[in-house]
Amino acid sequence: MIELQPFLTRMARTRLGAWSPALTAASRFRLTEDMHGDLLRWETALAELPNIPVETIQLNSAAVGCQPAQPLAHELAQELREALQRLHPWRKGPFSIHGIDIDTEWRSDWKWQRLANAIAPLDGRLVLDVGCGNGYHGWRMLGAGAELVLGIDPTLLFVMQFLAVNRYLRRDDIAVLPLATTDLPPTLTGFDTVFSMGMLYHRRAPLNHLEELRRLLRPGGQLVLETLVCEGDERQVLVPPDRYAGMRNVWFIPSVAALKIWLQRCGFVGVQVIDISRTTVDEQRTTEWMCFQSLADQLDPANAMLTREGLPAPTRAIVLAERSER
Ligand SMILES: Nc1ncnc2c1ncn2[C@@H]1O[C@H](C[S@+](CC[C@H]([NH3+])C(=O)[O-])CC(=O)[O-])[C@@H](O)[C@H]1O
Repeated sequence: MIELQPFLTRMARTRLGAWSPALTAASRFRLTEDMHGDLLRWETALAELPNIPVETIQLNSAAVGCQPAQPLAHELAQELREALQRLHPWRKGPFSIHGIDIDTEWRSDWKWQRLANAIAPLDGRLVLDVGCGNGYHGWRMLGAGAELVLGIDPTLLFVMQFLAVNRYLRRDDIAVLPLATTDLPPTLTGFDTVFSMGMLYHRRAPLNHLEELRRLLRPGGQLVLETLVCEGDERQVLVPPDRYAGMRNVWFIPSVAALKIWLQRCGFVGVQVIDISRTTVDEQRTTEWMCFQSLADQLDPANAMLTREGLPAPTRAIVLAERSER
């Protein structure tokens, strides 16, 4: 079963402590309520991870992970690789666990590089990462000095991948809880930094999501928002008529100018765009650890500037903003 206690005990010692029991209850409810058909298989994969003493852990290199004191014997390395492969598809990373390099669908380290030097330093901060996937960026946040990182993601497989990595890194100052933003206690607040990356366009009511994020921050706290954007002025918002790059659940893709207005309307100040990048097929691609289709399969074969549906190909912006003091 998923062990939540070490993190929640640690959280109980911070100013967020009052919400620790409610988060425990919400996570347990989700785990029993949503008993995923594959959960048993994933738990078996976790249980089959071999015991290997850790010599060093790496949080500040592109590949998050750990190294053993000596290179693993061939059979042990094979055992580890096979247990990790049972948690396929690995979307966010890369990770390197005792010499096994998990080459994930996304080079999530590229996104981290784009924002790491622009955000308010994370030293001593209480951080929330909503829609955190398997927690890759959370590890980088700890590496950057965060005091505590709470990641939430309702996709149980990603929670299991986090637990596989933490089986070796053994930290109690980071967690990925199996929660959606709507499962969070409505009074929860006080984070110094909240990350919402790759989430906004999946929400049918994006302004409600921005309101949620504002509420979760302490006054003056920083939002780090990463989302798909379209070209155009403040009146431009793309609403895909059906799928977008193969995804059924993409609802609103604002222009950067419209996004700034959304943020201001939702009580954020100091809105600052720190990056705009087109997502390339080098950043998101099929690998041995994610063998399904990826971005290249969703672009127009005759024009890489368009998706298969004839919409502008994915471009993402990273925006910083502060919760106003009101
Ligand atoms: N209501 C919800 N509440 C919380 N999480 C959700 C919800 N709905 C979906 N998710 C989760 O949000 C994540 C979106 S991926 C971004 C990962 C990471 N942040 C990244 O920036 O690489 C998108 C992308 O691939 O960019 C998935 O893990 C979902 O399970």
